[in-house]
Formats: sequence, structure tokens, C-alpha cells
Amino acid sequence: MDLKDPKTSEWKRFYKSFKFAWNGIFQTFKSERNFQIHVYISSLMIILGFYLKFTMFDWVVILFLIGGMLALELMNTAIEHVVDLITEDYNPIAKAAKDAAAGAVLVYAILSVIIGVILLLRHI
Ligand SMILES: Nc1ncnc2c1ncn2[C@@H]1O[C@H](COP(=O)(O)OP(=O)(O)OP(=O)(O)O)[C@@H](O)[C@H]1O
Repeated sequence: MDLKDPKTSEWKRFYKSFKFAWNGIFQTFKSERNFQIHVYISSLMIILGFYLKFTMFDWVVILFLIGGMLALELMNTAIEHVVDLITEDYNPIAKAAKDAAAGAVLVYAILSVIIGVILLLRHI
């Protein structure tokens, strides 16, 4: 890992870690259907926001929900990868880890839908 190489400049390290992070987002988008669905719904909300002339408050809430949802889905994917790396056999602890991570996404998704509907209803 040349990121740990002391000769690598701070800016180069920053740039590379940004590139790795972006690659993680891109790979997750390519491989995870749920992440793609979240991106499409988020894009739709942004278009609706412009169409319905969202207030500054609405934008702050919506962007917070979108960012949180996508970040949580990325974290869920990371946990799935790590679990798969540890075992390919059936393991109740692997199941518990994956299901808890999926549960975290579900909790945030349900609350996001409720808050999104409340915001939309104020404009319709
Ligand atoms: N090694 C394992 N041992 C026991 N249960 C597992 C294991 N791997 C996955 N599971 C369980 O099987 C089900 C499907 O898991 P899978 O890894 O296919 O992910 P998923 O929940 O379908 O998510 P995604 O489609 O986003 O990858 C889940 O309930 C999960 O907990």
C-alpha cells in the first residue's frame, strides 16, 4: 500500500484516498441493486424538489436523508463483503451480522420515506 509510504506527499495521499472512496461508491452502484434503487429515488426527489420549489429547510432535510441513506447502504455493502470474506459457509453469526446491517438500512429507509412524504404533502 503506497498510501503508507512516508515518501508519498499528504496531498497525494488525500487524492488517492478520495479516488479509492469514489471507486467504492462506483463499484457498489455497479453491483448492488438496492444502492441503484436508492440513487434513482434520490434523483427523483431532487427533481421533484426543483419542480415543487422546495424551501431551504426542505433541501437541508432531503439532502441529509439522501446522504444518510446512501452512506448507510455503502456501509451495509462493506459489512456484507467482510462477512463473505470471513466465511462462505452457513454461520448464524454471519447471518446475524448481515441481518443487523440490513435492518439498519431498513430503519433509515422507512423513516426517510415517512419524512419525504410529509415534506411532499406540504407542497401538494
Ligand atoms: N454466511 C452466511 N451464513 C448464514 N446466513 C447468511 C450467510 N450469508 C448470507 N446469509 C443470509 O442470507 C440472506 C441473504 O444474504 P445475501 O448475502 O444474499 O445478502 P442480501 O441480504 O440478499 O443483500 P444483497 O442482495 O444486497 O447482497 C440474509 O438473510 C443473510 O443474513
